[in-house]
Amino acid sequence: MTETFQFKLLATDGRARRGEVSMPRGTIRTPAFMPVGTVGTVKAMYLDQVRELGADIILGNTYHLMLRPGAERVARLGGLHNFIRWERPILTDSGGFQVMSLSSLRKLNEQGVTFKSHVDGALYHMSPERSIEIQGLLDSDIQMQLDECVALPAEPDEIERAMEMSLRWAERCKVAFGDQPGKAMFGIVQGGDIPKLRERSALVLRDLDLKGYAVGGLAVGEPQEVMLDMLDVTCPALPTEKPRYLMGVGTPDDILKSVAHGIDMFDCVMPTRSGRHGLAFTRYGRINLRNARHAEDTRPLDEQSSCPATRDYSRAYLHHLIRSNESLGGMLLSWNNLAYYQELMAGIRKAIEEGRYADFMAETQENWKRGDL
Ligand SMILES: Nc1nc2c(CCNCC3CCCCC3)c3[nH]c(NCCc4ccccc4)nc3cc2c(=O)[nH]1
Repeated sequence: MTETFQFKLLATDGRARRGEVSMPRGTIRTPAFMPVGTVGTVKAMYLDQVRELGADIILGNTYHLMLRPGAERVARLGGLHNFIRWERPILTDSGGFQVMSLSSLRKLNEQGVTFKSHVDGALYHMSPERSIEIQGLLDSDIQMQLDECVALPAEPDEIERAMEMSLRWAERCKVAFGDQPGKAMFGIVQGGDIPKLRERSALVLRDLDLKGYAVGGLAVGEPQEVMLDMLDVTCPALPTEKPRYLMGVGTPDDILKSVAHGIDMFDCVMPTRSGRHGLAFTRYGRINLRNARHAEDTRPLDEQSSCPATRDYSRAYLHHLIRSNESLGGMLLSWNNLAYYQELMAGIRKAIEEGRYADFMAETQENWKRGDL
């Protein structure tokens, strides 16, 4: 806990880093997985549970909250932490990525993005300055610049246009953010799957001397090895003494490999969203509880787990709940999946501390192959 935002590197193992982000609202142990608290709650989870599982920080949802209940209303109600009763750090995305994927996008130009709300069809304009203002009204601890993320594959000149505009928006967001001790604004590296654009984006953002850096424009349809190749180019161009956040990533395998490529922070809807659809992540790989073969399997997902959802409920019952579309099914599998992700992160952190990350990776991937027993 500190009055300012500080990142400390505690250990490294190859390019894997074990660190700690200290902020007034709490300390974040890295590598960290940040559960997504969509519209003020991690879907189907109580935030006390999310904390008990080991989460030091969660994501808020700028796009949803600005549409409903509205950023000014959240501010009048005392900010997002009071609203959702989470007193530790919250990271908010700038909203640009979700505008692209959720709303009937009207237009995107130098001034920002104009879109129709998917809630009530009203028109909104979000400039870099307004995005930072909204994240400030939410009292967010780590705020992301507004950026333009291009889905892959894409034309090189399209990727370059979006990357250069995102750099100009980074500068505007830095000015709008000003000096807020104890809070941070992260820049977002763009550049698609083009190494020289990635390098330029990282180097220009580095000169802005921001508190942390996200790697964006990935996990947008490219193969995993392209994503990892872009990390090979981007991470070395970023300052070692600042945290690196790979946006929207990912599966346990993505996370394991991205840590080895120098990433410190992750967020993904995967564990909660796929949990609601019946997919369980376990130490031995994925298990799709919708599958009929679980209908009479009395074993729990993993009897050695400390998580009640994983240890105490039979696969038969989970199968029944998911097939019956009972909300308890999604709750238990979201719980299991978040527990597994946090257990994986704890294992990653320990392995780096002990200088045995390569072995940890190999044995973890070996166990996943045992798969759906
Ligand atoms: N600014 C910005 N955000 C990005 C995001 C959103 C990160 N999660 C925000 C979070 C806020 C709260 C609500 C939820 C989202 C990404 N997500 C992905 N892939 C997801 C790939 C994926 C994985 C599993 C399921 C669906 C999609 N690539 C991303 C790239 C960018 C980017 O360049 N710029």
